[in-house]
Amino acid sequence: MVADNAADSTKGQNESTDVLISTRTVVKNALEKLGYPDEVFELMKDPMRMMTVRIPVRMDDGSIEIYTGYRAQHNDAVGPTKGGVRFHPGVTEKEVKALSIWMSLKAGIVDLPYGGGKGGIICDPRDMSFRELEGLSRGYVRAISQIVGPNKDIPAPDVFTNSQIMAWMMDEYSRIDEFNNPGFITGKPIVLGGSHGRESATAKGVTICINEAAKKQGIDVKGARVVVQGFGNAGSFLAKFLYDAGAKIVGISDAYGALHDPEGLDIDYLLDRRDSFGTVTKLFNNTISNKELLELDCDILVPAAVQNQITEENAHNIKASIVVEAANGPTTLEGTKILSERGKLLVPDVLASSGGVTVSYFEWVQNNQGYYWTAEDIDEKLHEIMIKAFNNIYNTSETRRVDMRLAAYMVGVRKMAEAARFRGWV
Ligand SMILES: NC(=O)C1=CN([C@@H]2O[C@H](COP(=O)(O)OP(=O)(O)OC[C@H]3O[C@@H](n4cnc5c(N)ncnc54)[C@H](O)[C@@H]3O)[C@@H](O)[C@H]2O)C=CC1
Ligand SMILES: O=C(O)CCC(=O)C(=O)O
Repeated sequence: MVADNAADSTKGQNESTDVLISTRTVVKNALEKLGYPDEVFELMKDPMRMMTVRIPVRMDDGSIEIYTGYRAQHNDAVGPTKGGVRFHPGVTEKEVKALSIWMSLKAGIVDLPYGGGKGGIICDPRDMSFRELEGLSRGYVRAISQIVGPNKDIPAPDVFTNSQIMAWMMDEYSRIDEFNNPGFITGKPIVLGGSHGRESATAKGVTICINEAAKKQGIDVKGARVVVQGFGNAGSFLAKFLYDAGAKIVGISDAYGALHDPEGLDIDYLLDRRDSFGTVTKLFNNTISNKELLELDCDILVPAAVQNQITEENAHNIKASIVVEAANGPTTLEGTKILSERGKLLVPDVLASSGGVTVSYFEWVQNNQGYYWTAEDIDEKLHEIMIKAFNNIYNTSETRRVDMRLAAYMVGVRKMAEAARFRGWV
């Protein structure tokens, strides 16, 4: 079911691929629906703190390369800010700001005691050696060390960062702090205080949302045809979970292209062959483009790569009846509007991908108490939180007659707005 005036979240949009402008548009619409005064929007439209850093790194050939990085802290009314760090050539200041707002919304949706933060460095880790990446990771932590910490702002992995990078960052911060400080960062290797289930948490949360959405649409996940864009942390675990549940994964992709088989791809084979950056299609000749992948005939489409993939250009051609956003910002507001008008059920990023930060929260709690939980404990708690969040947002969307993105933003901003009010900020 999709609300009949589902275009609500897109009201007032003007530049559809500018993620900061589109995020602000929906935040404004959500605050208006909830009846908050303008000053609440003025507070929330930008991060409360934004740091730009320049990071010198000695490269393997002896030269020095200067990298630019960012850390955005959106709002700490509820608690310390939290969110991943991405290493990607396309990182921009605006993107990091929008990503930090999305993290605040996710924390509100799954009811964590956090505000949103996000970081990014303009670089291409695929072209860097292990030693150069370590230098960059440590340099970034030295540059932002004054504004981060286990009770201030807690980083985590995102695009092209992983548990090894979290380990270097944790080690650097612990050296600066002069004691072992695992709660500074999440997504660490288990031996350094990482949590069971963090690596697969984002995909597990997405899987739970897919199961719930499929029930609403009367689709059986067993036998359903699924397309997943992106074969990294989020996309590859997700493809595996759905493959094991009996779904037919008819398409997957990475940054270089896509694979398609209407009879279903062998996901175990592809997982064996992908590299640590989620690249696998380079090994095949008969690839299709990412654009073609998104328009394949299927029941469920999961964008799990980068932003602005479903736009006004291709939303009319999407065949899937359910679109579940594992990536941050994969659908523009114009794309959202078209999908909603076509009766597609769109489960928005701030809900669907919130399993990652949820298990990061579990990791931080375990680090703070020095007592570690089993994989079963984590699974059970994540499941309970995600089901509750999905149904809360689905029901909000039905009762308030808005699309699921606007419903998610309404749920996500409320706690932050209330906390800011009690603190006397607005
Ligand atoms: N890792 C996490 O815990 C979380 C990740 N996300 C989001 O999920 C998405 C994917 O993140 P991860 O899987 O962690 O990253 P990753 O670095 O593990 O994998 C990224 C995948 O996307 C592909 N890719 C990169 N650029 C592309 C492009 N232009 N077109 C098509 N594919 C491209 C890569 O080849 C790779 O397969 C991002 O939007 C991220 O912000 C959201 C919540 C948590
Ligand atoms: O695990 C975390 O703290 C943050 C994950 C993240 O960056 C995201 O959900 O986009």
